[in-house]
Amino acid sequence: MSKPIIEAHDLGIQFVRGRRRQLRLREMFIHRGGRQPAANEFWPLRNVSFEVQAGDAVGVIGKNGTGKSTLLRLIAGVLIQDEGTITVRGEVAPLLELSAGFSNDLTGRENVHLVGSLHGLSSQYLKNQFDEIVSFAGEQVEKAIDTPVRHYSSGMKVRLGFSVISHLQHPILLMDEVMAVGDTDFRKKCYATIERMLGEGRSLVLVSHNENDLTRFCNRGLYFSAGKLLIDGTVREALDAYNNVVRT
Ligand SMILES: Nc1ncnc2c1ncn2[C@@H]1O[C@H](COP(=O)(O)OP(=O)(O)OP(=O)(O)O)[C@@H](O)[C@H]1O
Repeated sequence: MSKPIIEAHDLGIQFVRGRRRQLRLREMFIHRGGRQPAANEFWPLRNVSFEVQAGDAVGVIGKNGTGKSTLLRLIAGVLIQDEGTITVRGEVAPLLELSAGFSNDLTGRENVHLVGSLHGLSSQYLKNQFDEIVSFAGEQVEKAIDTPVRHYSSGMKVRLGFSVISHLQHPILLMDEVMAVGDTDFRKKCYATIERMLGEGRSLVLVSHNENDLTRFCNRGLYFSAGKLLIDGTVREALDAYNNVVRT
């Protein structure tokens, strides 16, 4: 059997809660440049170990603030762990915080080229696919493609972001509640795109609170509580564990 496409061993990351503003010079002398009190430090994820095989679709399930998005950011390489290891064997298409990569002063057209090339799409490919990318994002975006993105609604930005990222050929997809943002039309397009990508044998890690989306796409489920991985099983097992806690 080939090696897992994602492999985490004893993964942990530490954050500082409510990090204060930068210390003033006088305070630095008084505190001798000391660190924030240890009480402010916490581990949103710790001792997390799991594997994802190529072609798996894994739902990440848990209450708000249990470290799900943090896990996706560790897989994407946006955050670096403080403990353990995470190995990702393939390029990652991050369908996360889709509008975050956009530069507000640039137009939609310029952003398609910027974000696409940052993710490794060639300028020739982007030129050839440009009309399709924009039309996938919908009529509203098509009309505003030469307007700075600061004038877009958040839904318009997400549509355009999703449209660019869904053109990547990367084998690993990370999704964080993207489908919750859009309207019904957009959701239908998202579903069709994810089904196509899974049909091509790619792997998916999906963070969602939507049971229908999770059971529709995922064969496996990881249930997190307070930064600990409690269930690594079928998506049904993970959802049952979550529902037991939520309903009590
Ligand atoms: N950069 C950061 N600095 C400090 N704390 C953070 C940072 N990012 C997230 N947190 C905190 O870490 C914890 C885990 O956050 P995370 O966003 O991973 O949770 P989540 O399970 O995705 O939540 P949700 O379901 O609400 O999206 C939360 O307590 C959050 O407030």
